[in-house]
Amino acid sequence: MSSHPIIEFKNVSKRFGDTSIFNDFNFSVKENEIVSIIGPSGSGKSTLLRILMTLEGIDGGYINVNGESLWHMPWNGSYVPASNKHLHKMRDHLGMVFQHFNLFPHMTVKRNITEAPMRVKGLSRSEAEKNAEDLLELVGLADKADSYPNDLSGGQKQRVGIARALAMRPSILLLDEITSALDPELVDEVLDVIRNLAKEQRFTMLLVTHEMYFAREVSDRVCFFDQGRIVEEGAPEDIFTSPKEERTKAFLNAYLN
Ligand SMILES: Nc1ncnc2c1ncn2[C@@H]1O[C@H](COP(=O)(O)OP(=O)(O)OP(=O)(O)O)[C@@H](O)[C@H]1O
Repeated sequence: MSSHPIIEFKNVSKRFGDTSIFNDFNFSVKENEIVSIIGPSGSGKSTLLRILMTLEGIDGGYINVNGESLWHMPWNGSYVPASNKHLHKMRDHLGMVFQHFNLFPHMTVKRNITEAPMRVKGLSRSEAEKNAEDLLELVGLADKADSYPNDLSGGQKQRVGIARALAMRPSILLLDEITSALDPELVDEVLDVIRNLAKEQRFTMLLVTHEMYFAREVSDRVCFFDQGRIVEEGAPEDIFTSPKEERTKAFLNAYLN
């Protein structure tokens, strides 16, 4: 693993109205590192990922992705992407898998996967389709290419969501509670896909999860979040076996018992 940070938050602040979510927040992720973020509801975990995807702006500080600034502050003092071109370029580094899949219901599985690479990356239909077939094979859904999302189980939909994110060939994969909308018996088939990707360590992965055993198994580092701060972080074996902070202990006890 290189020591070069691929994601860097420096003194970032983020508010929703009068509510401060991040205040002077610092955080970085190294290239090919797999980092899990765990913590109570409302602590800012999803907001962190949404800021990285440029789905949310920030109110102060800097964020660098792959050595380039994600947001620019023009003369009027509000943070915006420098241009649509810049926004697309920065999003190229990032793939996100959402809790509620966000698939297009009127498109086949294959089309869900080929649409963005063709539109955004300019891939030819045949290239995009070949790529989609390989990815469907990877997530174990080669036989579902022509199905529609509504004909799939939740676990299958989420595996399509993963294939769709990978189709853009991101260097960073963001996973936002990707199993929390699934029935318990469907969780493992989705986690297995991520386990396999993690084994290869081909991507930087930042995952928000409530699956503690999974976080422990796949992560290089676990960050425990509370109220927009990293309260404790470290190797999973340290955080899970001997957390130092009371808040981490209480949270893990509630989840693991
Ligand atoms: N668009 C928004 N407008 C106003 N407040 C928001 C918005 N998005 C999030 N918040 C608030 O910001 C805080 C952090 O939300 P966030 O979704 O990041 O938390 P979380 O840690 O991911 O929680 P959960 O585990 O429940 O998903 C919450 O108090 C939430 O209500």
